[in-house]
Amino acid sequence: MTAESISLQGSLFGDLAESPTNRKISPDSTKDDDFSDAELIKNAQARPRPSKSSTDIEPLDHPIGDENPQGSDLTNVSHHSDVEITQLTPVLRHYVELKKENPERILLYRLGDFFECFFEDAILLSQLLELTLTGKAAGKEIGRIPMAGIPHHSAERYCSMLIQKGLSVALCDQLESTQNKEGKLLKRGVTRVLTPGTVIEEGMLQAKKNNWLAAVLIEAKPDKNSYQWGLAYADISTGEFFVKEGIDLDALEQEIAKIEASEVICQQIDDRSLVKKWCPKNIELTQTAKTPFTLHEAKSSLKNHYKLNTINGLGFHEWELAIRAAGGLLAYLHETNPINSVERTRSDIPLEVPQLSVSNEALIVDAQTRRNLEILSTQKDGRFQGSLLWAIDRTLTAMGGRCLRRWLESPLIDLKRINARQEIVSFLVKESSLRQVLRKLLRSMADLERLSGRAGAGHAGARDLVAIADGLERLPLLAANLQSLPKKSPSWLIPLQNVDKDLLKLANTIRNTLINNPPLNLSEGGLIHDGIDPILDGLRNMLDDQNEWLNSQEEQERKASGNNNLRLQYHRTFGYFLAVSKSKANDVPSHWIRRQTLANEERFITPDLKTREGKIFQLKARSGQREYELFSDLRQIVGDHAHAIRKAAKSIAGLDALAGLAELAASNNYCAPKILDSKSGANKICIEACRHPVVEQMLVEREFQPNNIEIGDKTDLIILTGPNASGKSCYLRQIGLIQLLSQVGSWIPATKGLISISDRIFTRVGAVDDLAAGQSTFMVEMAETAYILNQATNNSLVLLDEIGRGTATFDGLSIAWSVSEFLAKEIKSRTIFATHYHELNSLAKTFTNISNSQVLVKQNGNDLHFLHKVVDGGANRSYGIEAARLAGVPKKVIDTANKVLERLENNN
Ligand SMILES: Nc1ncnc2c1ncn2[C@@H]1O[C@H](COP(=O)(O)OP(=O)(O)OP(=O)(O)O)[C@@H](O)[C@H]1O
Repeated sequence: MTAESISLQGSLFGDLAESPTNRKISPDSTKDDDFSDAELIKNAQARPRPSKSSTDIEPLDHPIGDENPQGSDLTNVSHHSDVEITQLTPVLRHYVELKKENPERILLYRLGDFFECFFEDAILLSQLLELTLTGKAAGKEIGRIPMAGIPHHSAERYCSMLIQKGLSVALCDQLESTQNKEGKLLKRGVTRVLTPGTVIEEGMLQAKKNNWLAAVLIEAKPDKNSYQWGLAYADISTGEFFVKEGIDLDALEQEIAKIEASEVICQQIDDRSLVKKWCPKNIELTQTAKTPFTLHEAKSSLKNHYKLNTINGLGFHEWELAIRAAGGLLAYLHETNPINSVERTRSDIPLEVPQLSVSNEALIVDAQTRRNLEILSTQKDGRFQGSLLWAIDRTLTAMGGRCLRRWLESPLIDLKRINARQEIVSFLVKESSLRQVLRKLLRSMADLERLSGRAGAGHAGARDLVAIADGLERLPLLAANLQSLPKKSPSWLIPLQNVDKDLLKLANTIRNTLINNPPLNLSEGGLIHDGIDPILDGLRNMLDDQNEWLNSQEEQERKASGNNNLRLQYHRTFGYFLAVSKSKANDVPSHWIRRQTLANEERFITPDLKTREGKIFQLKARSGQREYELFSDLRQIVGDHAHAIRKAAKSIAGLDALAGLAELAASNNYCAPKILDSKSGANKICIEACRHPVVEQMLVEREFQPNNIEIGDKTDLIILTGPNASGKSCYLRQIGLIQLLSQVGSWIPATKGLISISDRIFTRVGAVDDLAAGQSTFMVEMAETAYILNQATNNSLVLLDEIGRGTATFDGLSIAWSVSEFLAKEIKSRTIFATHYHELNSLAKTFTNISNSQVLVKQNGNDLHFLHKVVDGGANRSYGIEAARLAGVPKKVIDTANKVLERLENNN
């Protein structure tokens, strides 16, 4: 690898910051005849290394800091388009040219040790990151324009803050080394575009969450009245890649919301109202060129990326919209280039072959239901703590955490697959010592999925490779412990049961090449074992010789000068020198040359010292570079194994998720539900003593009251009444969560369960108005109700928490009544309807498949005791006024309310 090619790798989080060429040595120095490869190999016999050499003498001072001028004298020009480009200095002219190509992105431009921004980007950057706004002379006619910058070594941290704020960043880096370039303009170019969906760097990703980039293609159907869509989504950090097609824009919105895409791209769409129909509100949409989304371009992108002659073998060659979306995604990746090297092409982005995802393979949980059931975050403030995932996640690896999240996003509907998962959970609950052994092996297992991707993209450091080796070395132990698993284990476990020997060889290669605890910095050497490379060994031996000479030199000069206090030291700017106290400064030997005068000390060099110093610098630079080359080769080898590592990682993730569910089941008293296939006509939920998996963990002062449910055999709809705050909503939600957990393959918080597979779970809980979309509370409620009535089937679970409360009592009651009738008579889904309309209890008299349940309270004088116990029969009071009193409503208001209630009841 040439010095130049290393320097090209210096894109933001690449290695140039670390790369050996950063040192100020002349390129010719590496070709010094003394250090010819033949000479070095001759000198390569392994020797024991001194633990610390004199060349490692700590620097005394730090280099001079940044000299950014503070500017209060800025011109009024604050936007790049406001200047006449020909009047700008050459650097700024280049900056503005690049900015015109990247108008939507913050352009960070490498100048020396800083990434700088100018004009409007500087102002924005200084505001967002609380940086000082300075100025830069932009040309005689223009004056000083705004400038703000970040040190290049902290760029990852700052960029991660910008990405989190939803911004994209274009990085313009130096494309050549500064050596021999004094006075000349350095070649610079955009080496990387960081966008929320294409980041791969560790600090910018959430460990237990996939980072999806989605590409959408919408096309009008031939009748021009409706649309069809193709969706491709990929997590660049883990290599997962899926494609999908559909016809309903709502379904597309649900898909994007479900995966919580970090970024969505689509080809330029002029009709804004069309975008609103499918793009979830909180998602940043990037519109790109149309060409990459054409069938021809997309096919060629896929062929190029996977190095294929035809895409027919991919398994979705007849899905044109999916192909076009995948092509758009690949083209965008090429543009943003998350790869840390010019030697690699976009084919090196380690993306797996796209999997066609079929929507009827999973339980459908729409966005509204995910929110209402608080599956991934709480409804009120969107926090993770308090969500179902928070309550049940006992995984020990980031891969396992992501896997469990995906399972919750898409629970299964296939009995065999559910049972295959559940059997392993049951086995691991029973075999608790095996479970502990497995979990011990999983604990501290590195994120092989992402690390191998980073290796493939040229971003992994030495510690990452050691972590990969460590993880791979555990595979045989995991395999040995998995031999007793039930025979019908899911196929994805196979790579873990039969370990790929190549991966073990790879672990060996990493171990043999890298030292156990390598430094973070890739430039300072100390990464590679002795005995791996004769050239490196030769360089190290020569360096040792120089060190020995340095060590002897201090002693020798002490003797020569008769000064026992002199010290041989090192300064980053001045190099090696001899330091003597001021009083002895005039008695030094004549061959010493004065170099620097400090308050108490004089510093000298000698011609010999200077010659040796040159050699040491050359040797250090050459050996650092050699280590870097060896490391890069090793990283490439690991990257080439990314696919195989990820196969093993997938198994580890699944095993971790199942072992975590087993741990949860064992520690929280769960039971294994018997799952019934709805295809066989079974349509019931019978659970004994079920609990809410989250609420039971959050209650501190009292125990959670378990309750039973029986629905599906004779009853299709339960009207659930009871006082305010008695536990109706909680009961409703726990049934939904238990249904979902069952279909994930988990055990459930109950003592016994018989549960049919559902095709969908619907919920309507509370309502908030959507003023932005121009919808009132009542309209939102009705739209949600209409959606359920139009979509639910007799295999669905429908959970309704109040309907019709937002309008006049009789209107509301009538709607609630007719909705219940429709669900029980027409749809026959399993429905629980919690309501304060006690009148609905009468429905049970007319419809044999409707029954009543109530949540009990005990009243003691004025005191209400919440029993949270669900029993048969309907309640006839809501105790709303008591609930208001308990909530702190003033006594005067409560007294009046009681009087009004009495009057109303008498009138009735
Ligand atoms: N089975 C239970 N065991 C223990 N505590 C419970 C139980 N069910 C509910 N709770 C507690 O009671 C509180 C109120 O429950 P919930 O919100 O379900 O009442 P509700 O009947 O829906 O009230 P409202 O009709 O006013 O909406 C919950 O926050 C929870 O802390």
